[in-house]
Amino acid sequence: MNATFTAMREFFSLPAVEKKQYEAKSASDPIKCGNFNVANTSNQIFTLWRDYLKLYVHPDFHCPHKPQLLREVLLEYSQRTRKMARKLVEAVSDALELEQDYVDQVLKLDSSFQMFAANFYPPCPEPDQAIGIPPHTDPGLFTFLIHNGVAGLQIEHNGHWFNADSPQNSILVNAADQLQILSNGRYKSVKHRAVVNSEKERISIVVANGPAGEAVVGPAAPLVQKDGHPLYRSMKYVEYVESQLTKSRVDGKSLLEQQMI
Ligand SMILES: O=C(O)CCC(=O)C(=O)O
Ligand SMILES: [Fe+2]
Repeated sequence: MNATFTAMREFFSLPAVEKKQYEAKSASDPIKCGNFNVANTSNQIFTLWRDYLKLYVHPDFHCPHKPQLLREVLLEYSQRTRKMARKLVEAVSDALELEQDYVDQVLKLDSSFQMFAANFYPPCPEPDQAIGIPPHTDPGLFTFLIHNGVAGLQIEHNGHWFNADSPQNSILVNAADQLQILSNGRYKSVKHRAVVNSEKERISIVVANGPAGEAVVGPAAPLVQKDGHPLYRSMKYVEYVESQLTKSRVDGKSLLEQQMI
């Protein structure tokens, strides 16, 4: 984890011209970085205070050439987190009383789509006027989040925002959209946001562990049988990710809400 932070810090301190080559050109670029100033999530406009780097790291591994140690560090970090995600999926299948390899096969986990994101939030002179990341849920099954010891993540529960100050050197696991869909609503995708502060820079590193891009994700058939009906529409995961990146809200509804039947 430390090596990952070091590599990311180095990346964010590269001269702007070096980073410019990775600037987002389209939502589905496998490597993209940028800094948003304003985001419009249909009914609210936010001033964003964040630099980010987003990479697709599995099944194909993409990574900037610089800094030099980034490639090696990220390969290891993504491999290890993928293993962890798979263990969690096994535990979930067990808890949902699904056949042992049901989820693995339906979601084609050998070619799971994994995204790596690093967020860099510099100190903000007016933290009340800006936000790091506006409220959202993540795509995928499980998101793993680590940070550099500076608080900022908040989680929504019953309409209130709570600080989620996970200890440094620990991995915070959030349930994500496809887990909610697959479990026919038994697991809830966690709504969260990141706030900024005026004193310290914050770095968070996020890995979104998903099904395969080609997997069609809907509520698991045995659960639908139990419940009598599916609560969500099925959709190819790659299409879900791309729609979330481009046009995530329609009539103020998140993509997950739009999938509800
Ligand atoms: O910086 C954080 O704590 C949250 C980041 C996040 O939610 C994301 O990258 O999806
Ligand atoms: Fe997130």
